[in-house]
Amino acid sequence: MTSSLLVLGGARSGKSRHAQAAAEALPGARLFIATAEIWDAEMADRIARHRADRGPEWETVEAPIDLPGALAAARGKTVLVDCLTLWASNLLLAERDGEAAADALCAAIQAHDGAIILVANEVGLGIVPDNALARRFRDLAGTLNQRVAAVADRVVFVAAGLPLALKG
Ligand SMILES: Nc1nc2c(ncn2[C@@H]2O[C@H](COP(=O)(O)OP(=O)(O)OP(=O)(O)O)[C@@H](O)[C@H]2O)c(=O)[nH]1
Repeated sequence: MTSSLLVLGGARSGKSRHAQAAAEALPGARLFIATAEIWDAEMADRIARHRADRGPEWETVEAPIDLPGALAAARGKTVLVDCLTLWASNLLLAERDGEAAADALCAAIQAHDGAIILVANEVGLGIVPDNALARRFRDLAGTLNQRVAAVADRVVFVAAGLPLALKG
């Protein structure tokens, strides 16, 4: 099955759980592509719990920068990408071109020959950040969400664990 789903939501909204359940409802090999890098013990602990929760039938790949490359290498699999917003942050800190990265990601999503589910944070709902880097991050994350939503077959927004269908 070839289909794409973008799952948006705030922190602790239940978006990752929703995305995982959507992937586990599909047959075939499953690949989790994590964009998070492990910085400290709290993060390591959280990630260990996520891995245990996913179970052994999931393969995991970590792609903090080359997400399009990781997708291209995942032919035929059901892929869960968690999450685009951390990827945006990684790109910004590595001084990569966000526009070119968004182009490459959208091309990789459209070329993928299995189901693909992507998780992203909705970060633009609060006050305008008071520093330039945070404003650039907010703008890149929002632009990326719009670009991916435009190519995704379905988009849902998760709040308090409940999905609201935005597209498809
Ligand atoms: N490096 C790495 N990161 C992982 C792995 N599994 C999960 N993650 C990361 O864990 C993060 C999601 O977990 P949380 O931070 O607990 O979720 P949240 O976004 O605050 O809350 P939800 O809205 O419930 O998803 C994502 O950024 C994933 O990339 C893994 O195996 N390796």
